[in-house]
Amino acid sequence: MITIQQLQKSFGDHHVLRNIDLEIPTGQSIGIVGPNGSGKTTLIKTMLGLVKPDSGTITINNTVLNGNHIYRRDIGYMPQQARYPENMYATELFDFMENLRDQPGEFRNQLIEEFNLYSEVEKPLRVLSGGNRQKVGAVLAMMFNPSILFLDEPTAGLDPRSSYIFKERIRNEKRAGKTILITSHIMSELEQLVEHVVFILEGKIQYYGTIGDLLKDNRQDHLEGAIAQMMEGVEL
Ligand SMILES: Nc1ncnc2c1ncn2[C@@H]1O[C@H](COP(=O)(O)OP(=O)(O)OP(=O)(O)O)[C@@H](O)[C@H]1O
Repeated sequence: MITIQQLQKSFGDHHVLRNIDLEIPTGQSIGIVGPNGSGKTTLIKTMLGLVKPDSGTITINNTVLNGNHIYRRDIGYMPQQARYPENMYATELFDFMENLRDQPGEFRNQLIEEFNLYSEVEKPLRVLSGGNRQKVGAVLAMMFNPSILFLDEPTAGLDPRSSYIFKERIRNEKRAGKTILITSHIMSELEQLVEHVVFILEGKIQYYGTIGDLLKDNRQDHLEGAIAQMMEGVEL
């Protein structure tokens, strides 16, 4: 269970998150949607302890976030744009993470096989294509079998086959009971992956509920139309 209460965050005089209250039950998969700059990544980063909120509390699996990062062992995070030690090979990076955690990545080889990354992991990270860098990020996020996944625009830059494989993987993680948060601007993709959405506009949660209810409320057949309508505040 993830519980967020009265979360506030400003960067200078830019109030990015405003009184965010959110309760995400264990095993729920949620799409976080909203316009560019609405605070989606900032919200994820506060849950990871990478951005310090100005006020409010976050509780993840009964741990109140207070600067101790041990709870993060159970979270797999795939950032929008991963920054790596560029001269390292991916395989060295995976070894490094295993040594740091003193834990073998139980899904490491399976993920490398699924993403067909065998030859790529033997190259320095700086020479990898954008899509292959994404796949390395996916391996890092999931290799330790965490119970929570934060995926920030995970399929951006993936070719159709890789994107399909990745979505299959996410569906498997869901079936395994993981709690999954995905930000994406591809609404059709979210329809395939999640039942619930959080819609953020100007740092406030405007909607949290099922996609089905959102479509009904907005008299739309697809998430894209419903979200576009909510962004505009007018019926399309
Ligand atoms: N470290 C920072 N310092 C200053 N401003 C920041 C910082 N991080 C984020 N912001 C600002 O906070 C706002 C929200 O950014 P955020 O990345 O959370 O948006 P987003 O909803 O994820 O956007 P996108 O859909 O474009 O990825 C933006 O205006 C951004 O410029």
